[in-house]
Amino acid sequence: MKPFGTPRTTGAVRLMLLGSGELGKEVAIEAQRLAIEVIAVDRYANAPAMQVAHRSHVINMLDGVQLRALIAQEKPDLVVPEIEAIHTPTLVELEKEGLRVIPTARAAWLTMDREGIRRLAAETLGLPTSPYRFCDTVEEFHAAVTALGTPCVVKPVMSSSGKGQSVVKSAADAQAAWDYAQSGGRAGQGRVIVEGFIAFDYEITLLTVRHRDGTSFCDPIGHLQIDGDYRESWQPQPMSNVALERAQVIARSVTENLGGWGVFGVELFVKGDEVIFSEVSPRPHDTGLVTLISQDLPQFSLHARAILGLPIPTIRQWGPSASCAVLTEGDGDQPVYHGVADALAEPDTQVRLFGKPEVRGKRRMAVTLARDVDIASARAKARRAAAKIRVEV
Ligand SMILES: Nc1ncnc2c1ncn2[C@@H]1O[C@H](COP(=O)(O)OP(=O)(O)OP(=O)(O)O)[C@@H](O)[C@H]1O
Ligand SMILES: NCC(=O)N[C@@H]1O[C@H](COP(=O)([O-])[O-])[C@@H](O)[C@H]1O
Ligand SMILES: [Mg+2]
Repeated sequence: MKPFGTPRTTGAVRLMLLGSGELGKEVAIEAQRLAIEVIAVDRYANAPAMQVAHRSHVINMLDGVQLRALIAQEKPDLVVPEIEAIHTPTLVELEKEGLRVIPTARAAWLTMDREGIRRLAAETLGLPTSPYRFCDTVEEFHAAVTALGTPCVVKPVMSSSGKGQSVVKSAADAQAAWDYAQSGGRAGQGRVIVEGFIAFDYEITLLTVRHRDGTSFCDPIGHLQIDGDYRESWQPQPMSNVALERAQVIARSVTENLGGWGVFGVELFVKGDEVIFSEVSPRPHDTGLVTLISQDLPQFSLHARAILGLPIPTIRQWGPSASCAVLTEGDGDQPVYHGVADALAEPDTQVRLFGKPEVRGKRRMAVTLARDVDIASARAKARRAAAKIRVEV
């Protein structure tokens, strides 16, 4: 990496975020602290990371022509994908022409589509996963539900935060799950994955950092998901030594294959000592928001350090910590946050208000963070704080 220049001068190190939500906002803040010039891109104006960037652009990132034109115009030193819904084949081409994509264009390409990463993990790397089938038509879909049995989980191949995802509890739910997957994905209609349901004891995100000096693991993060979307996370999740070791072996295997530098959120299901790979984000993870209070170097600082080729000699965990997502539902612009003072009344509590400019339906708008003597108390404190915040739309 060239020496860090001054933003808005020719010597600046320029970082382009593709996706500018709450996770990108924290990455942008970390980059700003290192005098990196930050260019935030998303499909809508005034996205969270745009509010803390040097410049921003609104484009359709699923359009390869628009994406190529913007990268040619801005000439970033680093392109940092923040969401899945990007025209990643264009990133693969541009990487061949010398562009640096974080962690690699292939990682962004394989993980934008559930099929790419699932086939790599299960078929190439031989990692344990749920049984699965991919389907393009409603006939294939009904055959897959019959073959895998119920309950099973249906997801558009291109979606995140549970969009378009549902659990088929009995054959009677199948048609509704298909219809929801067709309307709820981030990139319109199309292919779905049907997965056998894993009755896990708990699930974790193992934040794995690939950096210039090797691979580091954060303490495991436990989390609670509702409708496929994260609601609470906590760290450290207690695990047996055997399960933790297996989790690290799986995380190392998949991140080594994807390559490059940066933070990866490796999602795993745990049942006894058995560990099952679910998916991986080649970027900071929503459940990793807890690290804003639980670690000296939160996942966002780790990502910034790793991608800029800086050392990560140690990661300190501060003890039982939790996060709780603040969701709102409605239809409106200029959301207003009430109750923030009440939310911060207890010691060892923090909030992040994302500043998203509009709400259409359900949207995550903020997160509360808490530390306490044990995980149960930290979770309860984060939930109490979240309950104090009301987002008016
Ligand atoms: N096969 C499965 N068996 C049991 N639970 C599952 C299965 N697949 C998904 N889930 C549950 O749904 C959650 C969301 O699934 P997944 O991570 O695949 O969706 P996503 O849309 O990619 O979410 P995100 O973008 O937030 O990671 C999981 O964390 C888990 O709680
Ligand atoms: N599970 C992935 C995830 O949490 N991604 C985060 O949510 C944003 C989209 O939010 P939006 O849907 O409210 O625009 C993304 O930009 C990213 O920060
Ligand atoms: Mg997930």
